[in-house]
Amino acid sequence: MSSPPVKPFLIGVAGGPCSGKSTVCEKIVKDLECLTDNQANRVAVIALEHFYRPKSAEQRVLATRGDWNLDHPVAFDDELLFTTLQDLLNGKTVRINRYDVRTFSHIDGEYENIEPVDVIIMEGILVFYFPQIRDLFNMKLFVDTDADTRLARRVLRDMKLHGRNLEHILNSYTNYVKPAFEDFCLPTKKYADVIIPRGADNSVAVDLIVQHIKDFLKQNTDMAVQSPLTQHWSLIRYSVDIHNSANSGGTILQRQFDRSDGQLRLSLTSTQQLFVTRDNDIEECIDLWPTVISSVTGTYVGDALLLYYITGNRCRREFRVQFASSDTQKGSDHCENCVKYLKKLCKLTNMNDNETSGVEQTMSTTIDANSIVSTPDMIKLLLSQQQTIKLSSYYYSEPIHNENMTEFLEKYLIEPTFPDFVSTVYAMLESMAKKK
Ligand SMILES: Nc1ncnc2c1ncn2[C@@H]1O[C@H](COP(=O)(O)OP(=O)(O)O)[C@@H](O)[C@H]1O
Ligand SMILES: O=c1ccn([C@@H]2O[C@H](COP(=O)(O)O)[C@@H](O)[C@H]2O)c(=O)[nH]1
Repeated sequence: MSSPPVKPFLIGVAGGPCSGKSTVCEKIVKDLECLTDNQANRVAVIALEHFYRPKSAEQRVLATRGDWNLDHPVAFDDELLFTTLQDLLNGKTVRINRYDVRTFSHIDGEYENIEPVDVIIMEGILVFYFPQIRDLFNMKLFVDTDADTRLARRVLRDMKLHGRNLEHILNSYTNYVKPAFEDFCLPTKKYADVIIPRGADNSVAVDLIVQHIKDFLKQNTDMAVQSPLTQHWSLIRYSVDIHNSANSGGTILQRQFDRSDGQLRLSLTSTQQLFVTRDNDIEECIDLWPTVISSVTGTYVGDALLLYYITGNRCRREFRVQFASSDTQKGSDHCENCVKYLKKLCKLTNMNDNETSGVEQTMSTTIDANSIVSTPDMIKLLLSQQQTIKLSSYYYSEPIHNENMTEFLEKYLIEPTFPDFVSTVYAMLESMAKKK
């Protein structure tokens, strides 16, 4: 999954209700769509309405009657909005619960996932009201449309789209919408970098803004080309063992095991370095330059990848990563995609392949092959419980003794860890049982 290498550009679009904020945003995205390299895909628009605080049943009844203030700052969960924007700015995928204006509430179980993008446009009546949110924006736009036009549009919109009657609309407008606009929204106009009179009709203003975004995207693309970090994959797990000798039989000096909280990534740079990063911290960095190609080998299965290499002090370092799934692709698809790149730089075999291309052969150039067993053999040994084996070629490196075998299977393999491996074990078990 590729994602933006530099911080996204965050644009805020404020303005009174029905001033034309969403129409301006639509126009910006549409104009970007005309661009050759589909830059519109790199823009996400988020509406403030999804950040309403949940209402009680009683409050919803009042809102239905037009007797609840939906335009006051307290109606919004500004903390949630702040953390959501911060997460997006930090390159994280966010999940937004959809709000339905017709029912005055969020839709149960309906979420929109927003993946990291280059440009985020946040639109809503009060997006510049909260200082800490306001400070996040790189560019602030205020759509300025006169009150009569806004009211006329609101009447039409609320009657047609939201099924409201005129009395409801005018009641809420007089009691809440108009005063709140004057008290909380209009005073934020002064924070805007660009004021857009007449909204989307103002093609000069919209063109200028689109041009600004284009320039930003181009700069971003150029930086991505120059940037060493060119390919990224999200991980859900990372673990590493360091052995005291290049030989796989060495004892473990250090073990680190890490489940992701959504910030773990594998990055492959155009300078052929492989990084595991958490936030901005580097957990692992391997040079995959052609000159050192023979020193890195590995294997993969399903959504898991295991790489081995010898460190400068002749220690053997083996690390495993498990790829996260995204909305469109499973973890195993991401793993396959990553393997496609890595195979150009190091020796990788599919763990499910037959023994001749198995782990032991892959590793024979650098590591004593005698102490490594191929996966099928390992499973056979594991299941037949003939001897104590060391699962160093797989996920855990503890020697497994016969008496602990069942416990090991239950504890580690039955956990949905490395699903393909688990299913392989099950398949083996079944076929062995049938043979018996
Ligand atoms: N420039 C415009 N000319 C005519 N109608 C417009 C214009 N901009 C918006 N509208 C209409 O006004 C209503 C509210 O517009 P919208 O963009 O949703 O405003 P906001 O997001 O500020 O509430 C919609 O029905 C939209 O079609
Ligand atoms: O459930 C709801 C929530 C909000 N509103 C009204 O919407 C406008 C703000 O949305 P815009 O898209 O910026 O116009 C605000 O005036 C709320 O009163 C609603 O009617 N129902």
